[in-house]
Amino acid sequence: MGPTISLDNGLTVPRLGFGTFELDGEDAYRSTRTALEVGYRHVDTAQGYDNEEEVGRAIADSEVDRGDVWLTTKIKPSNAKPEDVRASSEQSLRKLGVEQVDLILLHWPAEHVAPLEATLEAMTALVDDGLTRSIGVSNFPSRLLARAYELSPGIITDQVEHHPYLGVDAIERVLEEHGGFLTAYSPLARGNVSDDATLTEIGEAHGVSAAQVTLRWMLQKPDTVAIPKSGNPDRIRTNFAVFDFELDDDELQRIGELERQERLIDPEGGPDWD
Ligand SMILES: NC(=O)C1=CN([C@@H]2O[C@H](COP(=O)(O)OP(=O)(O)OC[C@H]3O[C@@H](n4cnc5c(N)ncnc54)[C@H](OP(=O)(O)O)[C@@H]3O)[C@@H](O)[C@H]2O)C=CC1
Ligand SMILES: O=C(O)C(=O)[C@@H](O)[C@H](O)C(=O)CO
Repeated sequence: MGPTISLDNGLTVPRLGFGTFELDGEDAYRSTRTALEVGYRHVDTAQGYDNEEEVGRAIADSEVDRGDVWLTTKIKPSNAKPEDVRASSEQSLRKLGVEQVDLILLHWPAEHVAPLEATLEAMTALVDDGLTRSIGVSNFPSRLLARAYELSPGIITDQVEHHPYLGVDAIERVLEEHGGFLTAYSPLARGNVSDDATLTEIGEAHGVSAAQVTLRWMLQKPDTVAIPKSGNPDRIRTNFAVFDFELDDDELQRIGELERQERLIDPEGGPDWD
């Protein structure tokens, strides 16, 4: 399972999860099975990934108990109206073949679809009714996250893009203030970290890859979860092999200096970032 975050509400979240965006059909099934075999105990999917059935089947067919896997899905922005929050979450559970997930996120801000207050209220009811153990948001800039916390103190995380080239300090501050944690998506900058001379050089000193250095750096940050994706069995395995080396202060500083506010995921009509 690797390191975890223990929350005040009693939940324990594995800090290295498996991302499944762009894993379709049998690829999603096979890759999720591999991830569970090599030790991941946290899987991230979404209504929009169209792979909930395969991810759920992979968990059910694996040797791992459902109760030992942290399972996250995300509500599509188009399902942000209260009645759609409920209906689409029920559909997600059916597709995943589970009675409850661990975390449901609102995938993107969706105030063009429904007021934030109404969406969050409907999501909180999902916890009250046992469909999910917790709720959170995704792609919320710091000011919107602060407003979301005013409306719904039960939020446990904001899942946002974060890697060595993109810092998210303002979001981290809001999360810290409210006892939440950051979930870093695209932690490998969609594979770009592999071409990085600094990360490669640091990796050589430890006998690991630039991707492993990046994931180790994430784990040495406070209260950060990372969810790298791979469809390649070797990379699925090596991305999880990051618990038996440690970066020193000088290496951490060199990685910190790579920050250049480079955002890879910025769809048209997306949020105004910090
Ligand atoms: N909430 C949101 O809006 C978003 C959430 N996410 C979540 O975060 C997850 C991860 O983000 P994602 O955008 O997929 O990007 P990642 O940073 O995880 O990178 C994935 C890419 O890197 C490649 N890769 C994986 N491991 C290695 C390695 N060791 N060396 C070199 N290349 C590697 C993969 O290729 P290959 O498969 O061939 O290994 C793939 O092309 C998603 O799968 C999804 O679950 C992502 C984007 C937005
Ligand atoms: O992976 C996700 O969760 C996303 O939201 C992506 O679809 C993201 O929006 C993207 O890749 C846009 O190009």
